[in-house]
Amino acid sequence: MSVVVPECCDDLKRERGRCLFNKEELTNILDGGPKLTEKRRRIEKMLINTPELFDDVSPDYLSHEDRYSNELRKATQLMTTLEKNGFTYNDAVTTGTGLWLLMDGNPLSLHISMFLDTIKGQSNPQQLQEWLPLAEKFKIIGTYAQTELGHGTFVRGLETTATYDSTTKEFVLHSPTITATKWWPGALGKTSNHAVVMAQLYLGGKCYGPHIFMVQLRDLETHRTLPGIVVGEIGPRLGMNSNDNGFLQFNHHRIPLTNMFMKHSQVTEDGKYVKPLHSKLSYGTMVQTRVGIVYHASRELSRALIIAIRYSAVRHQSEMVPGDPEPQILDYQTQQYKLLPHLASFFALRFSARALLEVFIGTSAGLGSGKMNMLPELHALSSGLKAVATNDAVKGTDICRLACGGHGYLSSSNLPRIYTAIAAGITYEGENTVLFLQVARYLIKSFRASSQGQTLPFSVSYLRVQPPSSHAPLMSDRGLVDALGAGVRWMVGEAERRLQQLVDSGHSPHAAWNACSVHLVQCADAHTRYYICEQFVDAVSKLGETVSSGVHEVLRQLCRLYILHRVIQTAGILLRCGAVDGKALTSIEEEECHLLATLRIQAVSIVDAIDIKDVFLKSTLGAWDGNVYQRIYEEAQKSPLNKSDVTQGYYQYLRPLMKANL
Ligand SMILES: CCCCC/C=C\C/C=C\C/C=C\C/C=C\CCCC(=O)SCCNC(=O)CCNC(=O)[C@H](O)C(C)(C)COP(=O)(O)OP(=O)(O)OC[C@H]1O[C@@H](n2cnc3c(N)ncnc32)[C@H](O)[C@@H]1OP(=O)(O)O
Ligand SMILES: Cc1cc2nc3c(=O)[nH]c(=O)nc-3n(C[C@H](O)[C@H](O)[C@H](O)COP(=O)(O)OP(=O)(O)OC[C@H]3O[C@@H](n4cnc5c(N)ncnc54)[C@H](O)[C@@H]3O)c2cc1C
Repeated sequence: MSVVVPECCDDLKRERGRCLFNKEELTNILDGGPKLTEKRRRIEKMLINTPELFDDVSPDYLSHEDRYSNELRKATQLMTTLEKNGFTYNDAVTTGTGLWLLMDGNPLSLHISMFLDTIKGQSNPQQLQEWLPLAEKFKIIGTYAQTELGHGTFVRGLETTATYDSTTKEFVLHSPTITATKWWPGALGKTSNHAVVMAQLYLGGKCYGPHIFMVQLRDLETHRTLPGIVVGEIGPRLGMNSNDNGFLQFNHHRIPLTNMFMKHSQVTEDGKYVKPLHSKLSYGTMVQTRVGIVYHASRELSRALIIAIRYSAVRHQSEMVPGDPEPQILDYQTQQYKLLPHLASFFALRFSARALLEVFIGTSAGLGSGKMNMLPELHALSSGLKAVATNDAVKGTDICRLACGGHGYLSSSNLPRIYTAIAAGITYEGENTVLFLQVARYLIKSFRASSQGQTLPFSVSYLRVQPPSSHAPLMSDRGLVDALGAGVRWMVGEAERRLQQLVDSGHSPHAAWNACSVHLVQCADAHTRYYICEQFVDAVSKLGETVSSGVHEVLRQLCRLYILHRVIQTAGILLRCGAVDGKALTSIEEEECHLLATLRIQAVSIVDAIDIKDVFLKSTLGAWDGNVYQRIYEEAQKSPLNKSDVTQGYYQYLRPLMKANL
């Protein structure tokens, strides 16, 4: 399939004619440099030239089973195409391209992410040597099986047991209750023949907590389930129904001692336990995936924004001035207010994802040499950013759908599928409220440590009792970010005060925590957003030295919008702590409206620069040419109901009803 860039409609031509910046330069910034843009485009070209990767029929028209098979067909084709052309699976993930072809629930996604990452991050050298080549070459196919019917969040509460039998040097895996059934893991139902399984380790009758085990589930020749194992698919879900999310039960199933992942903790042949350097090292795959999800959420949000912003430039509705031609709906301030702050969010998340990745790489390098001290900060940052990124992507994607009116509700807009896929991100890999509470725990600990004069890690250093000696004027970007920081400091101080007050009046610390948890979640959210603002301002000011003035101006405007919007959202707190006054807020609101109108002028060009091709957008509303109505009409013709003029349903039900004497 070759891509011919079509002529675009007059509306979009006019929009593009107003572009005052170098789009390619902005594309390079978003990709992380010109080399990465070039690499992404090479991958895209290769994928576009592989027709087997594209659907002939929308998954919506397929049966549950055909939908799964079709996605599996494309997933396997994707992997072989990448391999043959010298790319890795990771290349397709990090560029988003592979995901976009398969975001109806790619049944190999857990294999190439959490299964491989667990092998890489949790194996001892022998295990790595044995399992990695097999998994990389798809000789074994696996998933990450942790969540159970009874417990997802509370990992310490998992019920699956792995009991060591020193006489045979084996672990006996068992699901003692119905609630111990593994439930949810992607690709567990029918695709995987292996799984990394989280189970409670028992040695000599004593429980040592959750540990990870490599478990073969199916025969490698026949693909039949092995004895002692029950496995199946869990049925339809809100979205991603081409995946085979599964269930799994063990009935005293035996695996060799060497199948416990032993990089961090070990069990000796005679059943002795060797402790890890940090008790949460076995949660490493989850942390790594949270980092990936921040990127993933920003990418999905960007697809929705491209669709909604292009559509808003093509769609004309009503009269702004009586008797005048119908304006583009993007000219309505309310439409700009719906979309443009989310466009700013996308950029903010992209820069923050990059900063988080650096922290992840730094921390991982430290772990390699036994340094554990950065782990709590990485856990807090990755938890907070995963939660904010998915919350905002879900909200933003839905706003994009609403901003497209009725047509946004069409499957062919692709907005419903983007929404249902990313909506799961709020829940999977740590439910967002729960992750925020982890961040809050870190904030309160840090606040208390700082009150005792201890130095704080970089991401929370602004919490120290003495305000930072920033002299930036309030209305500058830095000044407003400092005001937001003062707001968080006040909120955390207030949370700490309330916790202490409850404890002083006789509540247990745990009861006090629960009684303050609504406020604590707000603290965590505000802290993470403060961090995002900081990263955005830093990134834009650093780029200022290297980019052309047109691109710098656009980035500056987006950053400004993000900050102004955040200040308005936090107005109540900022007024209460005295960081801003009513007069400042009024001028911030006015400036936001002004900025919306400014950004509107180049909005289409900005989303063009995100550079996602039509074949990856998969949207009747968002295509490059803006030929919206023709595309919607053509898609409707593909409905199976349109194959015949009169359907079977007419003869079976409607006609008898019409003929009945009611
Ligand atoms: C082609 C696609 C591939 C793409 C991959 C890349 C990106 C993804 C992209 C797309 C996704 C597409 C497809 C994939 C689809 C789905 C994947 C989803 C897979 C899953 O969905 S897979 C299951 C995940 N399931 C969870 O996510 C469980 C959540 N639940 C927990 O994670 C914990 O259970 C928690 C956090 C609730 C703790 O609960 P807790 O507090 O009761 O625990 P505990 O008492 O043990 O903690 C005592 C001390 O440890 C600290 N601590 C805890 N965790 C730490 C850590 N990780 N590192 C360092 N410290 C940590 C605490 O902060 C505390 O610290 P302190 O005492 O100092 O305050
Ligand atoms: C599409 C999808 C794919 C998934 N893929 C996988 C996979 O591949 N492998 C895997 O192992 N799992 C997977 N999961 C499971 C997922 O990780 C869990 O659903 C998730 O961790 C949440 O756990 P839970 O379902 O037990 O929710 P619960 O913890 O029961 O949450 C229910 C409610 O209780 C609240 N709550 C729970 N604990 C607390 C607390 N301590 N404080 C305050 N509130 C609390 C939550 O905020 C939430 O509102 C997947 C889930 C989905 C939806």
